[in-house]
Amino acid sequence: DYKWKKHNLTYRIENYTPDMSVAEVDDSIKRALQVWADVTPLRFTRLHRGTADIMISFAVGDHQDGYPFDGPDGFLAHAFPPFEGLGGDAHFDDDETFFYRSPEGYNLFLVAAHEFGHSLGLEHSQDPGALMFPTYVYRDIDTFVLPHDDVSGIQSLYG
Ligand SMILES: CC(C)C[C@H](C(=O)NO)C(=O)N[C@@H](CC(=O)O)C(=O)NCc1ccccc1
Ligand SMILES: [Zn+2]
Repeated sequence: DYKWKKHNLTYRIENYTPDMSVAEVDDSIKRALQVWADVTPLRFTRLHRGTADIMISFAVGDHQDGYPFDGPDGFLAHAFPPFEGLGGDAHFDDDETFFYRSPEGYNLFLVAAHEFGHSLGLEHSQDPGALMFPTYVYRDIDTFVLPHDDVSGIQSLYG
């Protein structure tokens, strides 16, 4: 199991998408991390410079990590499991259009919450209701509650 050996983790938002305001991106990321903090002893602190455990960036096409993005649709984002260096980092495909609250397109909060599941060590789930199910499904973010399959998955790592 790849998992973090510490509970206090740092994150840094390295750049922004033109699709949303800075405040909307910051809030989406903060809330996506809080989804996991709510059910584990994990705590997330934001850094504005230097190297954080979870480095968050928007990129298009080949962005030098060996996993190039693929233009609109298809892959939306990827994140690396907890290991040194690239581990934990989450990259979002900026050839997608990300939204803050609208049900169309891809909701950044939902995509980020899924990616941070990977950043913390979770693989994909076969449960179609799980956040860690491989394909994106829109859910009302105002009433979003982490599905049980994801809660048991993360608590088996960090319970
Ligand atoms: C093999 C990986 C790199 C595919 C990649 C992914 O799972 N990233 O976490 C991804 O972008 N998957 C697409 C689906 C696909 O490519 O078929 C996706 O929607 N991922 C984001 C997602 C998935 C479920 C819930 C929320 C967000
Ligand atoms: Zn995934």
